[in-house]
Amino acid sequence: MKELYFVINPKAGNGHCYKIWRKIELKLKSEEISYLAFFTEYSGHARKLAAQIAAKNNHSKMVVAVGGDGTLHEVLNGIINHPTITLGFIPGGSGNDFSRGFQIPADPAAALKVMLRLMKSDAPLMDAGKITMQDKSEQYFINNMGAGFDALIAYQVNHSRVKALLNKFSLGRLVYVYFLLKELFCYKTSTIDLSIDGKEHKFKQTWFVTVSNQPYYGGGMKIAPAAEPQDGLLDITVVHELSRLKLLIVFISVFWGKHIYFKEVKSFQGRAITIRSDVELYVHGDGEHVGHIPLKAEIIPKALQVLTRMRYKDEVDLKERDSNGIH
Ligand SMILES: Nc1ncnc2c1ncn2[C@@H]1O[C@H](COP(=O)(O)OP(=O)(O)OP(=O)(O)O)[C@@H](O)[C@H]1O
Repeated sequence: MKELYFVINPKAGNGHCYKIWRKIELKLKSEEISYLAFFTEYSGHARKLAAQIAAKNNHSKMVVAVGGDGTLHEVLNGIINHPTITLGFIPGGSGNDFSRGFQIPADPAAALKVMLRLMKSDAPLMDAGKITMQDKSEQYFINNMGAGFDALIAYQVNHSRVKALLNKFSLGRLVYVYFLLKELFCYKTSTIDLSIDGKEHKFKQTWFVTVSNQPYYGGGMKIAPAAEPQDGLLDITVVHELSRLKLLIVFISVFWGKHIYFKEVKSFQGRAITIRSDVELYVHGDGEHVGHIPLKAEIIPKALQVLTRMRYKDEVDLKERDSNGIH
C-alpha cells in the first residue's frame, strides 16, 4: 500500500473544513489506517507542504488535498514533477469544481470511502494544463484557467478584507455577488489575440477567455460542457461583444451549459494556446490568481495519477467496442 498523506486547509469552506477533517480523522483512526496529516497556515503553504512530501523519499505516495479547489491547485503544483505521487481530494471548500468534474462524491465522508477503495489499485492518468508566463515561470491547472473579467473577480474576492469578515458568518459567497455586480458595470472589455495550435484569432470587446480541462468552474457552472480530462485537449471558451445585461443572462445560462448557443460565445478545442492583448489582464488558474497575460497554455496529456471514479478512456472505449461485438 502506498504511503498516505493529507494536506488540509482548515480555513477552506468558510472554516468548515476543519470540522470536516476532524470527522475524517476519526474514521481513519477507527479503521486503523496509518497516515500523516499537515495543516496549511497561510496561502501558498499547501504547495510547499506537498512538494516537501513528494521529495522526501522515492516511495510511491498518495497526497490527498482536503479543502477547496485553491488547496487542490496548490497541492497539484507541489507534486506535478514527481511521477510517483498520486493526487487525491476530499472536498472541503465552497466551490469544489474538481470533485464535480472528476466524479468524486461531494460528501467528504463518502469521498474518503471512495479514496480508500481507489487506493487499492492503480489510479488512472489524467491530463493537466500548463501555463507559461512571460517571465518563463510555470503554473499547472487541473480544472481551468481564465483571463479577463472572471480572473479579476477571483482576484478581488480573494484579496478582499470583507470576505474574511463575511466568512465568519458563513456569507463568503456574497462577496462574489458584490464584485460580480460591481465589475459588471465598471469592467472595460478589450481586444484579445488568441492563437490556437498556430491558428490566429482576434476577438474585440472580450469579457473573458477560459481554457478548461474539465467542464465545471466557478462553483458548478458548466463553462466547457465538452471538456474531458483524458482527451489530450483543452477546451477554450471566449465571451465577447455582448452588452452588460446580456452577460448576466449568459452567466445564468452557464449553470446548464447552455451559454454555448449564444452567438457571442465561441468554443474551440486545442493543445497549445497563447493569449495576448494590449491590456494587462488578470489570470487565474483553478480560481487562484496566477499573474497577467501574455501567456501560453498547453495540455500535458496523462500528466499525473488521480484518485477518481473515472476510468481510463481507452478502457471504456475497449469495453464499448467489445459490447458492440467488434474485435
Ligand atoms: N491556513 C490558511 N489561512 C489562510 N488562507 C489559506 C490557508 N491555507 C490556504 N489558504 C488559501 O485559502 C484560499 C482558498 O482555499 P480553497 O480554495 O481551498 O478554499 P475555498 O473554501 O474553496 O475558498 P473559496 O472561499 O475561495 O472558494 C487559497 O487561496 C489558499 O491559498
